[in-house]
Amino acid sequence: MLIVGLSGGIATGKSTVSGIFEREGIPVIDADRIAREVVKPGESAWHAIREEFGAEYFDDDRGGVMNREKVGQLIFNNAEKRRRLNAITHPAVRKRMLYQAFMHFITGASVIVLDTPLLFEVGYDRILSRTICVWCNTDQELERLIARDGMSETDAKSRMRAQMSLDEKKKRATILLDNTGTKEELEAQVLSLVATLRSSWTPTVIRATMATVIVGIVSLMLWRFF
Ligand SMILES: Nc1ncnc2c1ncn2[C@@H]1O[C@H](COP(=O)(O)OP(=O)(O)OP(=O)(O)O)[C@@H](O)[C@H]1O
Repeated sequence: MLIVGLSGGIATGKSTVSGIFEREGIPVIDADRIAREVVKPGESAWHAIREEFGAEYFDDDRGGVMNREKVGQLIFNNAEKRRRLNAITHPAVRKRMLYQAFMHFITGASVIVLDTPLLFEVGYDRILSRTICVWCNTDQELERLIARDGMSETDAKSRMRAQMSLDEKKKRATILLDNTGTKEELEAQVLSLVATLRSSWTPTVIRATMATVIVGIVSLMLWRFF
């Protein structure tokens, strides 16, 4: 199974691209969605965060839901708290991503997309042979972020500055999707990429290698048994 990493800057179009992949029948593992799931009340990460940060970061009148905005404000200016939060959530997110990837593998998917804003920061690009960076110009990024989230220009700029630079991500990615044009132009690039990925031999080679290894192990066990 070919796992393709998908990343980019804030509001450069990752969700727009992953929506097109899903529509084309390519499964997407969404790290942001998983990160929200692992902190739901009752999950082990939820318990650990509550213990670490205190009950005041949870809305008990809403069933104990974590107040993401309050936690976000705390960790934005506090590197140690951010490190502690990541130490709790990252392993839980990784475990669930691996589980989803495994399920796609056994159900026969030949290509899947791993959509994670921290693809390069965490170093997944070192283990994935194909990585996508969706990019647009800084002015467009700012404009789209403000239009979508309704935040102030100052807040939008500080969120953008807190990320690895888009130029660095573009340098490290193996596939670039140019989102400086219209959404239709972006879609045309994604559709052409889908066709290329589907024609790749990599999943077939991986499956053939695994089948050979499994047949080899089973033969060896039978030979020893008899
Ligand atoms: N080519 C485009 N032209 C105009 N608007 C666009 C274009 N591509 C995406 N957008 C809009 O820009 C905003 C950000 O896009 P999107 O949500 O896909 O980005 P993202 O990278 O997933 O964001 P985040 O980093 O917050 O997860 C959305 O409102 C989307 O509709």
